[in-house]
Amino acid sequence: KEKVEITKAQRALMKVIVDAYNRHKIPQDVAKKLLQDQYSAEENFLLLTEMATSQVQVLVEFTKNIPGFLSLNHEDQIALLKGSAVEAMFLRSAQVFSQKMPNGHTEVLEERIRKSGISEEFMTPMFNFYKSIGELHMIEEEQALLTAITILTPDRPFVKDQQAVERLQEPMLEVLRKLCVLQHPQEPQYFARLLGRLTELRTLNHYHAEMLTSWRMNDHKFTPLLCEIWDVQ
Ligand SMILES: O=C1N(Cc2ccc(-c3nnn[nH]3)cc2)c2ccc(Br)cc2C12CCN(S(=O)(=O)c1cccs1)CC2
Repeated sequence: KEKVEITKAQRALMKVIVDAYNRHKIPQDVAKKLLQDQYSAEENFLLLTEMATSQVQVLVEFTKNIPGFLSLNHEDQIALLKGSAVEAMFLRSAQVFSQKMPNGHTEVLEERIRKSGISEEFMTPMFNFYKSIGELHMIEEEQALLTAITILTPDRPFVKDQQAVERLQEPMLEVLRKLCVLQHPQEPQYFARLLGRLTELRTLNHYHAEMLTSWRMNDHKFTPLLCEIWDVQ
């Protein structure tokens, strides 16, 4: 039986990541607005856009606190942020949505999202992902590390120094692996299940890109920050 122990240095790394993850939250008034009275599809979409804009701001702040990130080549920093923005947003949304929302709110939010002009073909994979995250009952350390690991994916488009990104991602993967063994001793496959979610996340990128095109066709407006990070002209 492997004796798994998290070293002091690994505990310190985990603390930095978790503090950054918890420090940056989107303003609850924005999320609460979604739960208030009935909105039209246009108003719903505007709310989700406002929320997504906050999420991107939170993501950038969180990323800046990942040890070593700001020492990467600047173009690579941008490439990692743009390459992971949708995945990190959906991962965080699923984590927050499945945790923070008291019962009944999930249905209300589900209704809002359904009514915001997001096509059914995107809703299904989105909610499947949300449910698969909820079933994992991740502790905040696992959530924060998994988000950092998503951002530090070396093979994003246009990343020049992939080795430098791997050197940052590998220690995170090792801490997460140990954490999973310690937190879920009866479930040796738990770490593999977490990484499997990252594969599922990548498929959401594809759906999201399709959605952007259809939203553009229906003349949906996005904020400058979302246009920048999602490569919308
Ligand atoms: O908005 C979402 N929500 C609700 C949501 C998100 C975050 C918080 C929250 N609270 N505190 N911190 N975070 C609460 C509710 C949610 C929940 C689960 C999954 Br899976 C995904 C989502 C999206 C993500 C963005 N898209 S989007 O398609 O990119 C789009 C952008 C513009 C218009 S539509 C819609 C679905």
